[in-house]
Amino acid sequence: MDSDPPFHETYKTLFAATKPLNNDWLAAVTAVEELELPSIDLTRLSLESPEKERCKNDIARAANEWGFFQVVNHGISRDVLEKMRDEKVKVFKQPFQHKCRGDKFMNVSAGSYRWGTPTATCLRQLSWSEAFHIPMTDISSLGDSSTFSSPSLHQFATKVASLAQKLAEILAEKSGKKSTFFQENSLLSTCYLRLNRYPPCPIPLFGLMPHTDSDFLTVLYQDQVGGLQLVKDGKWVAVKPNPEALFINIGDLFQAWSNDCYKSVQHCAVTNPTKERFSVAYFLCPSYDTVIESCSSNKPSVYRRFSFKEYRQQVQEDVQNYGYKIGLPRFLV
Ligand SMILES: O=C(O)CCC(=O)C(=O)O
Ligand SMILES: [Fe+2]
Repeated sequence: MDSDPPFHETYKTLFAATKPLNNDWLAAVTAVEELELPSIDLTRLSLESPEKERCKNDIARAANEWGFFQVVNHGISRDVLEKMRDEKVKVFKQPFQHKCRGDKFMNVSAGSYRWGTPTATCLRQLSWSEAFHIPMTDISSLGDSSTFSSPSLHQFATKVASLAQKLAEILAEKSGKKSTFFQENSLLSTCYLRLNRYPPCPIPLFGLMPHTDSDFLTVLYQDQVGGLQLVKDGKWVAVKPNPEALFINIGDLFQAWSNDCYKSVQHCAVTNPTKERFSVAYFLCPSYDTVIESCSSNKPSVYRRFSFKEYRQQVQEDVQNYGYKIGLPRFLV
């Protein structure tokens, strides 16, 4: 189909050079147990205490024990989610050449469309997916686009942004610091949405390579196909999909700010042999100048102070030099 990126053609030498079914790493990503993530009903937040406090405690516990959880009754209606999904399908169905021309095509910044892994030297380094990376500041300028019906995108982005903010504040409060830090330091121009599409893939591959998110907190909406996996107690597990829920994960910056109380865990997406899969992630990020330091006064800091700008630069440098992100271990005291 001419909307699919030319994966086979571009990576044919990698396919020829690898016998994927014999590789241990593929066995590890395909034969994993499926688990249901802790599920938190957010209607409890509008009840009186003690139920409201119990709900906040459940959120903090999940962020500490799992780094990942799902929320239901999150306030984003099925209608908003379905419209968002319809738009994603429509935009990914455009011819590949149009998607590459991203800026003219959708009124979003040049380079917002990405696919595959240009630096991959073997199949295990390849991400079998395509994505639009859309800064929140571009979302309001999508209005003129005929392809991306902006009201749905805008509606989804606004609601998901306020949910992310609310959860960040609860987590800050529960780490012992009733804080406006996230309100003051989260900046629309650095927050972004990523629309992901994972085309069917004849052999099991990563749709998205294992990684941690370099933000405060991520909100993920995924369809019913499944493919999200994460590390729990040192083992890869598959996440049971739930299209009614939004999935929340802690990013590196929150782990550092909470002095390792909340966990930014490795996760990845794996492909499906017959079905395409869609997801959309919202990344809550601070301004580049924001300094991240431990909020805890009674325990020595695990990480040294660093700015978000410094963190991003270090990640980019490591990816360039070593082919992968090192992340927080770089900033240990
Ligand atoms: O699509 C997924 O399930 C994971 C997406 C993700 O981890 C990301 O976009 O950072
Ligand atoms: Fe991620």
